[in-house]
Amino acid sequence: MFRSVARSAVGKHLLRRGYGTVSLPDRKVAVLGAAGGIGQPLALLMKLNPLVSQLALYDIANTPGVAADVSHINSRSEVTGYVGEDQLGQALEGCDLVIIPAGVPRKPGMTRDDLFNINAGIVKGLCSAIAKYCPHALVNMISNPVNSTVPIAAEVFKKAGTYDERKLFGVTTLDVVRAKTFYAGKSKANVADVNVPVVGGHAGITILPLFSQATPKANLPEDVIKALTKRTQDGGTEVVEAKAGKGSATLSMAYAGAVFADSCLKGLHGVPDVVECAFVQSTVTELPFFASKVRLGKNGVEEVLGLGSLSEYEKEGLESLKPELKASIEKGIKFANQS
Ligand SMILES: NC(=O)C1=CN([C@@H]2O[C@H](COP(=O)(O)OP(=O)(O)OC[C@H]3O[C@@H](n4cnc5c(N)ncnc54)[C@H](O)[C@@H]3O)[C@@H](O)[C@H]2O)C=CC1
Ligand SMILES: O=C([O-])CC(=O)C(=O)O
Repeated sequence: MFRSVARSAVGKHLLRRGYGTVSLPDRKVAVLGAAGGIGQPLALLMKLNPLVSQLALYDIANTPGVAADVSHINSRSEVTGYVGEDQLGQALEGCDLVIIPAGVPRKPGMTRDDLFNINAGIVKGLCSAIAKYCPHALVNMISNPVNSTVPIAAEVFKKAGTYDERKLFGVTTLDVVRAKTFYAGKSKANVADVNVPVVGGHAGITILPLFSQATPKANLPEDVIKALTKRTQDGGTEVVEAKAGKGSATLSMAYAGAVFADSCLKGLHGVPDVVECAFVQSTVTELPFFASKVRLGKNGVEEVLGLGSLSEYEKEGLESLKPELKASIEKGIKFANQS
């Protein structure tokens, strides 16, 4: 373990952030896979978050440089880097929130499910350590295929006797980020005012943006809605192809991951009415996990919100996504229980 401390002049509990003096609790956040394409910019963004007091950066290689670099930023948190499995326990001990962008990304021609063979084992190992060292932490799962890695995490936690369904999240915020950007482009709305729920899962047709509920209302024609839906579903592939073998979305994902983590921290802090879409244990459909809007609170998920009214096109999309999502969930559960 190595520690680089660059504390700002900011006091431990008091920060002045333009909106008055607020009292902030101590919160430890870990990023697992912190030296990766997502991990590095995500570490940067979490270092900028005033709700974080300790930032633990873990990877199997290259964490010392990332941690030393990020630690020089004059924001509140103390940054510590951890490298290799021997140091994973120390990275996790006392964590309130663990963010997992560890694992391999896609190359052109691959589906997210093609990552299963490598990433399932990585996620399983990391979640076993979470169960041991910080069983009460919120877990933000970024590693793909999210439709399977979240069920794997749930099974690992169940086996360890630590599972709390309110604390496990598949991060689908990038789908919402994309849907907002693409919708704003077509509707000419100010992107900062746009809201679009995205439900289902996080792969291809399992990503179901609900443009009928998008605000501000724009009354876009059906063919435009269909094109927006397809672009949102294929957003990850668009980036994979543009990067031409050099990985998948990292910067937009780090942004999305930081937005979602910030909402989780706000919920823990007792900020009211924090709502985000996320892939969670659910009874919204007959599937055991499903992405929909969730209200976040002091214990993680406070309420899983329903789907609201859907257009005919969205109803069809919902029925079409269920078999694939069900199979991906079952694949994850089976993997966790057989190995
Ligand atoms: N949920 C979402 O919306 C998105 C998910 N992803 C997924 O995020 C994952 C990471 O993507 P990138 O950062 O681009 O990949 P990357 O290859 O750049 O970084 C992954 C990092 O994980 C580390 N790692 C590997 N095994 C590990 C272990 N056992 N413990 C800790 N760290 C380990 C590697 O050393 C590497 O630094 C991929 O599975 C990708 O598909 C990517 C974009 C969006
Ligand atoms: O497409 C990928 O492989 C990475 C990802 O999940 C996304 O960008 O949504």
